[in-house]
Amino acid sequence: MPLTAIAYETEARPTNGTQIASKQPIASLTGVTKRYGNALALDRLNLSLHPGEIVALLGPNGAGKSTAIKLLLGLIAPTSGATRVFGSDPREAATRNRVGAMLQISRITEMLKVREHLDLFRSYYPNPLPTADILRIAQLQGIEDRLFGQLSGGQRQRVLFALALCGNPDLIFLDEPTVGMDIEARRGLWAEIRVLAAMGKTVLLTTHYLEEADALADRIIVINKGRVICEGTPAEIKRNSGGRRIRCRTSLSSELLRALPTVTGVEHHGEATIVTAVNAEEVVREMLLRDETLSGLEIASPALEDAFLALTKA
Ligand SMILES: Nc1ncnc2c1ncn2[C@@H]1O[C@H](COP(=O)(O)OP(=O)(O)OP(=O)(O)O)[C@@H](O)[C@H]1O
Repeated sequence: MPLTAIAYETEARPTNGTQIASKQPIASLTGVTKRYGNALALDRLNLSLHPGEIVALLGPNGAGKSTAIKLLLGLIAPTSGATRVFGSDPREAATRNRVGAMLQISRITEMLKVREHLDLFRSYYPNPLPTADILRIAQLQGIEDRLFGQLSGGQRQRVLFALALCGNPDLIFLDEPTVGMDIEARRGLWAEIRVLAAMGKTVLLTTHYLEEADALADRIIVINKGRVICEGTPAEIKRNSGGRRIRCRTSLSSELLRALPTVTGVEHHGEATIVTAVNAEEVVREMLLRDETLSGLEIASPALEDAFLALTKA
């Protein structure tokens, strides 16, 4: 069966965070180590996915993201540790019928029309999603009778996305789904992924676009060198990675600013001083008490990109 032809029948589920937290995971890696020869790809990794959530797996090149997805798809076996999907081994046929995947390595023939590809993939499953629904969710109306080989890069990505939905899966893996797409096409696919979540499906996506994780994910798992280094909502990840930035003009010395509670960094850019602090409000209060001339005050949350770089630079 092609890699993308893995899927399942669904029922609506809540996406509320509290309800997610109280549910049993539907997929998990527990203490999983994966070695390729001497290369350690995953190092005692723990990861779990709960019903109805969109989870983004972030990490630099070689962090182990694709390896984690391949393990959850049952395409490779762990060196040690446990992999469970819907309570079973991911290689079992019944489990594979409940999962859909869009992988970087997906290849399909250029000589079939979009509709023919969908018909073929739908035929692999006992309860496929109706073709009209797939065309609507993946925004393929109008190009369903074109040959795959005649489509643009962005349209091809949407067809591969559509193929992952054919079996009406409850759990969907998207490995770099928007790679190579321009920002408008990327935003289009984000909207389509949100439709899936609204239908109650669980989505695990890997991405290098931090904006994508920020825009889409209920939860982000950052991995580096095969280990989870941080996990939380996009807001939590930004908050926990060194705090917010205070930009102002001040006569206070760097030494004094560094000594204020929760300050994690002080930089100077021309006339501006940038103070990074976990508790920005407290630091601003202290600064105003000490410097009557303080002006040009701005407080900003760090971009996810800053948080990511801070977390993975070690
Ligand atoms: N088939 C393989 N044989 C040998 N080493 C491998 C194999 N697949 C992956 N690796 C190694 O395992 C580590 C994790 O690779 P993996 O592809 O899971 O990372 P990734 O986070 O998906 O990276 P990228 O963002 O570049 O796609 C890397 O060091 C990689 O070189």
